Amino acid sequence: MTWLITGGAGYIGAHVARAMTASGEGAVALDDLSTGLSERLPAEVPLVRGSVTDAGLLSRTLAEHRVTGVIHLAARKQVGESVEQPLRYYEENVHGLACLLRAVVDAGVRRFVFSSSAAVYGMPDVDLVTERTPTVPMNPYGETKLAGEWLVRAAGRAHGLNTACLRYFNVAGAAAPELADVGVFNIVPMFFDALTRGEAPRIFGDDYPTEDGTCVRDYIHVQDLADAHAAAASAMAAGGGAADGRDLTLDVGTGEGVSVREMAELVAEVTGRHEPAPEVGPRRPGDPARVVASARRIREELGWQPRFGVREMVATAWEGWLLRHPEARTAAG
Ligand SMILES: O=c1ccn([C@@H]2O[C@H](COP(=O)(O)OP(=O)(O)O[C@H]3O[C@H](CO)[C@@H](O)[C@H](O)[C@H]3O)[C@@H](O)[C@H]2O)c(=O)[nH]1
Repeated sequence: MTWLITGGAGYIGAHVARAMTASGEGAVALDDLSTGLSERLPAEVPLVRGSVTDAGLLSRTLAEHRVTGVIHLAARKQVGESVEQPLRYYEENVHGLACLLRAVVDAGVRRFVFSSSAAVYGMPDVDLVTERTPTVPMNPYGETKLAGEWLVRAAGRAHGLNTACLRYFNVAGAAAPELADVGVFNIVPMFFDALTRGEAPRIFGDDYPTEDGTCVRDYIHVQDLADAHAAAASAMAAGGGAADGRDLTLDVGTGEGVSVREMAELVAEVTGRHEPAPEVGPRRPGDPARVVASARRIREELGWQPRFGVREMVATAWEGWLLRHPEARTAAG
């Protein structure tokens, strides 16, 4: 099979491209390089530069590369930005998806994997989230992911596509330093950034109803997440190619909750930088206290389980950080 990976030059997309080729599948990446980096792609994965809204480019790419399945990751993903620019988020994440699905249906491609997010759950009121937990997104980013799932499933039912919606929990780490996330939008790179500047990492609130008062998340190594895509793809292929509109909606997490304070301690240990100590500031608006997956269904459906723990996530992310921020090496002693 050959899989088209949209957003394939992105942080997660490039890991998915590697995981797909490692599992023996053919892959081609489509990326507009607005945030992606072409050098992240393995040599055997060709890059088509362009947008999922370019119908001509899509139909040529699907035909020329004899694409038999699509993994759609190309999207905007910053919660705060989505609040400020909702139109842009709906255009890129929902309209972009509709354009891609149109091309996929027209080309007769039968398998579609959609990159969704735990953001579809908003502020879940349960200890462990399952796929049956109510989906109540609380920002435009999460809304576009939920609307995207609806669109994917509806297109699947109407046009006989086999679909999978993978709801990613908090992604961290890197399979290799050069594949690390270059954005400073999430806790691990934000803590690295503070320490590199000699500033205290900020803990956004310690008055949550959790064990140590700080927010708890389910962190998943990007390599494990990428392997989950390969497992979903092979499960879809093993369906015998019977295009029956079947959908697999799965949470991709580990089932382990890690608090912000625990993460701060781990970052200090891994980087060797215990000073300045983290400082507790006010809550960040919109942060749920606890979002942890049960991760039971994905084990049952795909036989997939995470291989890496949170320490490996921080350690591999730090290797990637040092590659791009050599000054941090001295700062960390
Ligand atoms: O400097 C920092 C950065 C973060 N946090 C806290 O760390 C936790 C994790 O924050 P962050 O890494 O920003 O992730 P989330 O806000 O949980 O959101 C991520 O995970 C979601 C899925 O669970 C995705 O939908 C989002 O796109 C993705 O950014 C939160 O409690 C934050 O309040 C701090 O205390 N200090």
